Amino acid sequence: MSVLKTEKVGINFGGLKAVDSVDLEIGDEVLGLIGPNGSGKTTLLNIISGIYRASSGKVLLNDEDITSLGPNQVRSKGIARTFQTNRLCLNLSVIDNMLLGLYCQQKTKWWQTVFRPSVSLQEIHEGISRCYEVMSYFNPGLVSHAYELISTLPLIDRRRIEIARAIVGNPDLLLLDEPTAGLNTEETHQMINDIGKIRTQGNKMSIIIIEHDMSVISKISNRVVCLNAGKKIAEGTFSEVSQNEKVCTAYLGG
Ligand SMILES: Nc1ncnc2c1ncn2[C@@H]1O[C@H](COP(=O)(O)OP(=O)(O)OP(=O)(O)O)[C@@H](O)[C@H]1O
Repeated sequence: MSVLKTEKVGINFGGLKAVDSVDLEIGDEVLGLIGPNGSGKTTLLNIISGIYRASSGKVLLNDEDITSLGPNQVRSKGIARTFQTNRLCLNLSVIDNMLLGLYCQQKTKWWQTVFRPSVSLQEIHEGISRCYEVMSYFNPGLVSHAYELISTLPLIDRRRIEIARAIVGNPDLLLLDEPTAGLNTEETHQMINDIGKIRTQGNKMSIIIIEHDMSVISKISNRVVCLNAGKKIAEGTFSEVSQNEKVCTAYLGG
């Protein structure tokens, strides 16, 4: 059964069809989303995560139509994401940033926080335990930084924390937008290793990953979809897609 399906989904910005009638289906797997600059990859993730409303087509999560939901509602339904550029709160600690990942699932009402603080504290304690659980399998090195400010940490740890914050709420689908951007070769290797642990040691969430580094895509993805000028031009294993004529032309021009 598919976790996520897009049916002929599209969006226009003025005269530009940034995403043009894209059918996508993802099950229990890691899907690599590739394509040249400006091909519509991030825009497609923005539609799936409710940041942009599709001009046409549908987005279905576990067969439920989520096309018209906003980002918070989509997050509550079970889709979490990271962004190309850092969206962490730099002046908060690692733990505080990770707790934000549980915000959409918070059960305590505001009046309970005021009149029955023990209920609220209990939920915070459970949240902190969950953050430690995720850090421990995703990258145990993060545990020792739990109460440090994000602004004191190197780029690779900030990227790890963004991913850890996205998975702490145990989503059905995780969207990763260029998680290795700005990392050197050794750090990229470490990041591939960490991402690999999400499905082997954590919970079995489906993952869509956008990457320009084809070595990352080939190591992480079970299947690959290539976009060009907003359209899906190829789909298959990494080796099939990387040998596809339309894909080669899209990357090399012509
Ligand atoms: N809010 C917007 N308003 C107008 N045009 C937009 C908007 N968002 C994206 N675009 C345009 O849509 C097209 C697709 O952009 P998108 O960022 O999705 O590409 P991409 O494949 O993710 O590129 P990259 O690999 O460089 O990140 C581009 O031409 C971009 O300029």
